[in-house]
Amino acid sequence: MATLIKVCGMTEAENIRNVEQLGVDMIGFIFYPKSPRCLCEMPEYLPTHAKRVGVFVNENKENILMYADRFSLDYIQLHGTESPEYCRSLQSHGLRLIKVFSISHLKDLLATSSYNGLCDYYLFDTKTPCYGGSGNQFDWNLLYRYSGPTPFLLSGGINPYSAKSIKEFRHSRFAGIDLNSRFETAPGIKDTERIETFLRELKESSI
Ligand SMILES: O=C(O)c1ccccc1N[C@@H]1O[C@H](COP(=O)(O)O)[C@@H](O)[C@H]1O
Repeated sequence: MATLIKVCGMTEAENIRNVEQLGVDMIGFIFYPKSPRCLCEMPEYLPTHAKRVGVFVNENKENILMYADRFSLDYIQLHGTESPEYCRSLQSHGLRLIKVFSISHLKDLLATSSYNGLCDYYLFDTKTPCYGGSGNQFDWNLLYRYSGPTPFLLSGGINPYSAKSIKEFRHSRFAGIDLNSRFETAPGIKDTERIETFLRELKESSI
């Protein structure tokens, strides 16, 4: 059973504090100007227990380094078409990476092999023209064909009714899940109660 819980796309201090108190492992901040969850200004509270993840889409290195420093980011999530060379270059600056792969067909998994050794985690998300935050799921059965060494987070449209299917999903590299748009009251604002209930169900339903 996966253990890591990442809640992504948070923007407000009190909301961040409340979600962190649920014991989640990672909290994500989206630094992609076209996202409705883009973090425009530094919240008055940033997580101190949960790891801080910065989400970028084809952002230049200088900006990523600037945000990594300013927000003391623990991980950089690359949600665009960033190359292995680009990942290597970020890694050489001491950044820990989560590379996203948008999945709609089996062949989308092939690209992962070029990133082995460069990332702490992969994240598998649903293919969408907006890069992420679609609220749609992809066919998780495709991931049974993933045989790489890098652990992965499962993402894309995970919702309050997903607990049973997450519990049933088994893979040796399955490290955790990413909750985003399906747990919101408004873009960038998470429904803490809904997340709490979901996490309880996830625990109850696990072996
Ligand atoms: O949420 C967004 O607006 C977003 C925009 C651009 C790149 C990534 C984004 N979010 C990431 O999308 C996935 C899936 O989200 P959802 O559950 O389908 O809403 C998640 O990993 C977020 O980190």
